Amino acid sequence: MNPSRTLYRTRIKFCGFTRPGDVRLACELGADAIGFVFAAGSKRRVAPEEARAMRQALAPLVDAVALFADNPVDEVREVVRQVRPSLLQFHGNEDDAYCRGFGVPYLKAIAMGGELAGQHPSALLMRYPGAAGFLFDSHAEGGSGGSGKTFDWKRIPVGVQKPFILAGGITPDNVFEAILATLPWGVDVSSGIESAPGLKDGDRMRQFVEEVRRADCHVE
Ligand SMILES: O=C(O)c1ccccc1N[C@@H]1O[C@H](COP(=O)(O)O)[C@@H](O)[C@H]1O
Repeated sequence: MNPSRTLYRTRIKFCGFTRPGDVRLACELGADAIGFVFAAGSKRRVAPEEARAMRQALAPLVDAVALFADNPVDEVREVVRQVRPSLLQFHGNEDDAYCRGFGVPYLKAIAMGGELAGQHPSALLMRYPGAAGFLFDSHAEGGSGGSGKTFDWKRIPVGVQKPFILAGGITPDNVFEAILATLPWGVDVSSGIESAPGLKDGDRMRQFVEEVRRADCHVE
């Protein structure tokens, strides 16, 4: 994707919410999407019922994203039924058929921390033809996301013909530089806007949004 950057607005996804009040504030501050984590082992994992309650705190025109990592099919179905996310995000070894099987557009997270075998742009498209976009995250293949660590942004494949989201260790302090360096469709952050896992910090969310807006004014 190589969009014109004139009047460009980098989309912002805040992920890993556990409290409805944080969701409300994130929407007021200008988040485009709010993520709920259902990946086993995550400190931010919530039950479908909790996510459903938080979804009701979403402002109009803000997307709900449900995040999984090799979850059983029935768990994903239950989340789709209860939470009605507008987008799914898969961080495990799921294939395209699995990801498409829920009838909801999906993002496929790509591990950028290890070997980059098969991550040539055309190979990505062939592996995930049904993906609405890709999310480049810092973990190694088989590792977990939400680490708060960055990866070498130069490793992002050039010429991916779908929107991509930059993730992994993005914070209010580096998001300006990250956007200028990679020109992503959007940025996704979990740890960088928290005071503790799952607890979002209002000041950090505000600073993050301000820095994204500053970067968008800078990009030509
Ligand atoms: O947030 C989590 O706990 C999580 C667990 C398992 C897979 C992904 C997870 N989060 C996603 O990881 C990236 C980067 O997060 P961070 O900003 O480095 O903390 C982001 O896409 C989160 O949505």
